[in-house]
Parts: sequence; structure tokens; C-alpha cells
Amino acid sequence: MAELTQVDKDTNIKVLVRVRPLLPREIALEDDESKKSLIQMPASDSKRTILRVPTSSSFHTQKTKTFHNRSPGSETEEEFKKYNFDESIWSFDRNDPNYTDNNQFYHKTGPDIIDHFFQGYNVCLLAYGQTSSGKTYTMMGNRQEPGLIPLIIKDILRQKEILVNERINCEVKFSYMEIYNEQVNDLLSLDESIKCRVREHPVSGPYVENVKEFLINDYEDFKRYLNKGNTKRSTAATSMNDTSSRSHAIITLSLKQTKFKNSGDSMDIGDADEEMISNIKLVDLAGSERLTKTKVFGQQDRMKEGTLINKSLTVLGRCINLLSSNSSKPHSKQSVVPYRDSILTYILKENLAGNSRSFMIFCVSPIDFEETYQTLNYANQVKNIKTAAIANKTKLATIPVQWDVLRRSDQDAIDSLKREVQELTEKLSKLESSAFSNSSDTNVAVSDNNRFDKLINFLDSETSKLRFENKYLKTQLHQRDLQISEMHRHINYIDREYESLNQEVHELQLNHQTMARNSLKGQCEQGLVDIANELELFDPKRMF
Ligand SMILES: Nc1ncnc2c1ncn2[C@@H]1O[C@H](COP(=O)(O)OP(=O)(O)OP(=O)(O)O)[C@@H](O)[C@H]1O
Repeated sequence: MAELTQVDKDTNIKVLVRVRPLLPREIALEDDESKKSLIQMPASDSKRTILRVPTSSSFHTQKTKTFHNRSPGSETEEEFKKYNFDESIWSFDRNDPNYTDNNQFYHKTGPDIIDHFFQGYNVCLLAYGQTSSGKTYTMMGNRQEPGLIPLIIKDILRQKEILVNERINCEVKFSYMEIYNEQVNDLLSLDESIKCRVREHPVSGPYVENVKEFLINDYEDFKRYLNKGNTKRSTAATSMNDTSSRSHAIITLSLKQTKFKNSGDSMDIGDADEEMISNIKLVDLAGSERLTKTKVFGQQDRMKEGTLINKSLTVLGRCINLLSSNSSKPHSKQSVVPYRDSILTYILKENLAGNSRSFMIFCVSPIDFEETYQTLNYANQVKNIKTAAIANKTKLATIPVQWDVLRRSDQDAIDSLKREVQELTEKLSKLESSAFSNSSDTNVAVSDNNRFDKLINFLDSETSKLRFENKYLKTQLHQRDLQISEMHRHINYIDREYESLNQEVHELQLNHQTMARNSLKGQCEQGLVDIANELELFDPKRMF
């Protein structure tokens, strides 16, 4: 039975803003004035972002018209927009001492994200911004400077290893999908004909069906799946960005933590006591763009992509706007939020307003006023949005885990499943090779496929259990080894102490003997002196 152990009502979405450096094409601009950053983030205040309104912007022109009517001459005055966010990340100039690279950025937010994830909360980290504002650089990074996603995953996998010592087994699963032209594609699926539709669960909310999840045990597993997905992700060169993301990418990690009670017997893991399931969504959105700026006119595919990217981001903007204004209204007066108007907002429904701890990174260009101003205003609205995160713990029925019995029965089950897998594989290949397969054959193939998937899932989870047992026993063994070497060190120490005591005793004995001999000698000498004195008294010569 599910126990809701911790509900964090009204947790605001955390808002982080990052300004990127100038791009080579921007550095090449001739006008020095247009290369100055419109954004300032004072080192003394990590929350502050200040945007300078350039005199050439339509915003300024609009304002000065009104000013002009009131006070002539004020059109030359510079104006500044001031914002406060949870973090303002300054990455404009690498030579600046306050420059923040991906690793430093990760250290500001990563630990919070990972804590929430392991405490059983659903978490979402999402990067938003115009095209070429640095979303992919921030989220994925590159070989020299890995982004938040690889850094987060590296630490999750490290924590997973550490928890083995606390008798907690962690199963981490990875899935990677994109929303391209308002359709979800599973980037890790081999079968492109499988449709991934968004469905809604009455309790846990929207989810995407048929997306494959893969168990990841170490960083190498993650890199393999990430690279596989990246090669399938839709990117294209536009005039704004050589490798512009043309789709919204969503990486989901699900974590199942199973805690085992301490049975007192190191060869027995004990009973599974508590289970916690959480997931983290890491989202790299495609950039909002003006079709004129990206110069994709005439390219039908690019234009369709661009229009649909803009549509989904507009819906996201509308949802943010309504959620923000709803946050200050009583429930009865709140407007309906149109999550279902785009696949992106439908999938992110829970992360925008439900059971999730959410973090949004707003990436901005330092010199594009109109886009940056719009992005900062979005970010300002998001600050008001609240989510209600729940850490979900489920008490398991206490079934004693006896590993030798389990291993034997596992082996039986695995052997019989292997046989079944082999039979099904043969059946499948027969069906595939049959050119004239009729519809009933196809039905058989589909149901066999489902069974095959279930078997693979079962085998995956059994393998994970066995791996954990193996790892746990190895840890125990390692701890025993440490204890044994500690005892050896202790024995050596006692040996050395014993030897030095022996030495001391021997020396004391020698001293004692010398002292006894010396005192005896002294006594003898004294006796001789006494006798000599007495003899002298009786000397006959002295008597007469
Ligand atoms: N913090 C940064 N430091 C150095 N270079 C950066 C930084 N942020 C972005 N860049 C550079 O800016 C360019 C555009 O960045 P990126 O591809 O991440 O943008 P994007 O927002 O993901 O664009 P799109 O929406 O088109 O996919 C890249 O060449 C990237 O290397």
C-alpha cells in the first residue's frame, strides 16, 4: 500500500538564468558597441540580473516617445530592467574572475537535484531559451566541458554505489525521447514503426507509452545509450546555429531504491523493507526562433519544424502565464491551463504544476535585446509557479530473502526463461521470413513480442538483483578484509610491545644483578676493612 510520507506543498519552481559568451560570428561584428553585453550580473549578488535597454530597441523607442511628450531630452537616458532569480549565472567572458563554467554551474544546483531525487521526489530540470542561447551547451556540454546532464548522472551512479553500504539496492533506468513535429520518437528504439502516444494515468498523470527503458549500471552504459540517442536526435544547421536542435529532447532516469533490513548475518542480505520510486526528467528544449532570423524560408521541412517548435513553446508560454496568474487566485477563480494543446506541455504537466521539484534554466544571448527581454520576463513569471512534490515511499510486505535459495530458484527460472526466449526468437524469425504472413500470424507475432518484452524486463530485474547481491557480498568481503588487516596491524603492534617489554625486563634484571653484586662487593670490602682494624687493635707490637 502506498504511503505518502512527505508532501512539500507550494514549492516554487527554481529559476536559474545563464548568459552565454559571444559567438564567433558575433565577435566578428564591426560595431564595438553592439558587442557589449546587455546583461550584467553583479558578483556581489548571485541572484541579480540587470538588462540594459539599448537606445535602438523598439522598447526604448516606444518609451522615449511617451517620455518625449513629457520631458524633452530624456530619450538619451539609458534604462535598466532589474530581476532577481534563484541564481544568475555569468558565463559571458572566460577571462572574468566571476565566469561560471558548466562544472561550477553544476555545483550550484546539482547537489539539490540529486538530494531530491534520492529522497524519492520526482524532479525536472529544463533548459529554455531562444535558438543558440546555450541550452545544449548547458545541458549536454561537450567533451572538454561536460554539461549538467552527464555531471548529474555521474553523481547519481556514484551515490548508487555508496548506498550499497547502507543495504540499499538502486536500479537506475534510462530512456531518451524527442518531440519532433508534435510527435514523440523513442531515440533508443530500433523499431521506428512503434508509435509513442501520450496517455494520462489518473494518479501519476501523463506518460508516454512504448518508450523503452534501459538499465544503466555505470557511466559507460549511460554514454553508450546517450550517444545512440544523440545520433538519432533531429538537429540541423541554421544561420543562427550550426547544430541547432530541431526537437525537444527528454532524458528520463527512473530510480527504484530497495532498502534491506539488517539481518545480522553477513551472508544474508535480509528482508526487503522499504521501496522508493522517483524519476528525473532532463529536458533540452528546441530554441524559440524567428523564421526570418534562422533564414529557413524556402526550406519546407525546416519551416514546418520551426513553426511547430514555436507553437509548442507558445503553448508552454501560455501555460506559464496562466499558472503564474493562478498562483495568486483562489482555486475557484483559477483559469484552466491548456496543457493538452501541445505534446510538450502535456508531457510536462506534472513538472509544471504537480508532483515534482522543478528547476528551469533560462539561457540568454548577451546582445539580442528583444529575445533576451522576452526570456527574462518568462523567467520572472515562472518564479511564481508552485508545485506540490510528494516523496513516495511504499512499505513492502516483508518477504525474507534467502539468497542461496533465491539463487537456485533464480537459476531454474532463468534456464526455463532462456529456453522460452529461444523458442520465441525462433518463432519470430520464422514469422519474419514468411513473406506471405497473414493477419492472424501478425497477431501471434505481436503477442509473442509482448511476452518477449516482459521476459526481458523480468530477466533485467533479476540480473539487477543478483548484481546487487554480488556487490553487497563483495562490500562485506572488503569490510572483512579491512577488519582482518586491522587485526594484523594490532597483533604486530602487540608483538612489538611484548618484545620491548621483554627487553626492558632483561635490562632490569641485569641492573638488579649488577646492583646486588656491587652491594655484596661493598659489604665484603667493608668487612675486610673492619677485620683489618680489629687485627690492628690486637697487634702485639702495639700492646708493648
Ligand atoms: N557557456 C558557454 N560557453 C561557451 N560557449 C557556449 C556557451 N553557451 C553556448 N555556447 C556556444 O554557443 C553556441 C550555441 O549553443 P547551443 O547549441 O548550446 O545553443 P542552443 O540554445 O542549444 O541552440 P538551439 O536551440 O538552436 O539548439 C554553440 O557554439 C556553443 O558552443
